[in-house]
Amino acid sequence: MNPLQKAEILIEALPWLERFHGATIVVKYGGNAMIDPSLQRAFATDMVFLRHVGIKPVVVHGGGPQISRMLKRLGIESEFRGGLRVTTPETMEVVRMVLTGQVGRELVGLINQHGPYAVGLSGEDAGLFTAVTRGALIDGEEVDIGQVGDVDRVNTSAVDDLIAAGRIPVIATVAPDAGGLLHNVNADTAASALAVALGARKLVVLTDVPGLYANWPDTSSLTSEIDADRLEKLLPSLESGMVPKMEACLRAVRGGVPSAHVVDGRVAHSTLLEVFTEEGFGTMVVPS
Ligand SMILES: Nc1ncnc2c1ncn2[C@@H]1O[C@H](COP(=O)(O)OP(=O)(O)O)[C@@H](O)[C@H]1O
Ligand SMILES: CC(=O)N[C@@H](CCC(=O)OP(=O)(O)O)C(=O)O
Repeated sequence: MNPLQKAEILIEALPWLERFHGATIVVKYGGNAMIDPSLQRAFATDMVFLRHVGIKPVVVHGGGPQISRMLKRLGIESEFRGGLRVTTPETMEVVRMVLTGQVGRELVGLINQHGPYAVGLSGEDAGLFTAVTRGALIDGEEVDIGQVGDVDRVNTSAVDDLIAAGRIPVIATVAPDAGGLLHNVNADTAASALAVALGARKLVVLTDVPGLYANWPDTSSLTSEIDADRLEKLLPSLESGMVPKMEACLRAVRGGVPSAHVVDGRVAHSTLLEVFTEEGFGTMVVPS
């Protein structure tokens, strides 16, 4: 690349730098997108890049596959209903251990190779999330799946403090209910609630598919943009992990976040591609 081309690429980013300067962007990093160390390093670089151009990234991470692997090592079966893990008290211990003690720590470490930016938190810290027990919706009926929570309340004070100090919060999604009983909150659900509570300008969800397929698994049905009303109609036909993910995007835009994006986290620097290019990347959900 000659110097002029390089300058052109930098200048191309200017309108987006102007548009998003000072904005909070919540990035949900799914466990399925954490497939290799080089991609994880690229993700960490993107977060540091955003921070240095005056955007305030907040990371909410998943870790479903990592939890399932640890459960398997311990001889415990994983069971999902409606895209949510059936969570017994024994499973809950493993969920907390893997998310806060393993996946979160690794991301914090990768980001902090660039400087003292990332601070790990969970929904338990400073009252960040208060959970309320939820079931899974199976054929229109709510089914009990144990200690699984929805986010009832968000107290953003700890996250606000970190952002104000120039840090990058990295958040694991376990949360107590009002009585202190720990719940397993799907990371898409938690990212959405946090994006709404922070008044984020975007929610970006990194996963292991190019976006939402309106007619899964027909890969010609990749949706580049969908509005909230259409998505609400489509929700009952969705399967597995896409159920909480698209429900999260819907809640985010209904809660005032201008756009929510599902992007392919297997593509290096997908967050930057989403934020800094005209055509965007993946599926964009917008208000109706
Ligand atoms: N309509 C759909 N469009 C895209 N992916 C879908 C759809 N329905 C089900 N899926 C599945 O959802 C998965 C993503 O959800 P999930 O496994 O929970 O990922 P993550 O760990 O990123 O949250 C995809 O890998 C795909 O197999
Ligand atoms: C209730 C529920 O399903 N919780 C998830 C939490 C982790 C998560 O959401 O991870 P991904 O984003 O990688 O799927 C779980 O136990 O797998």
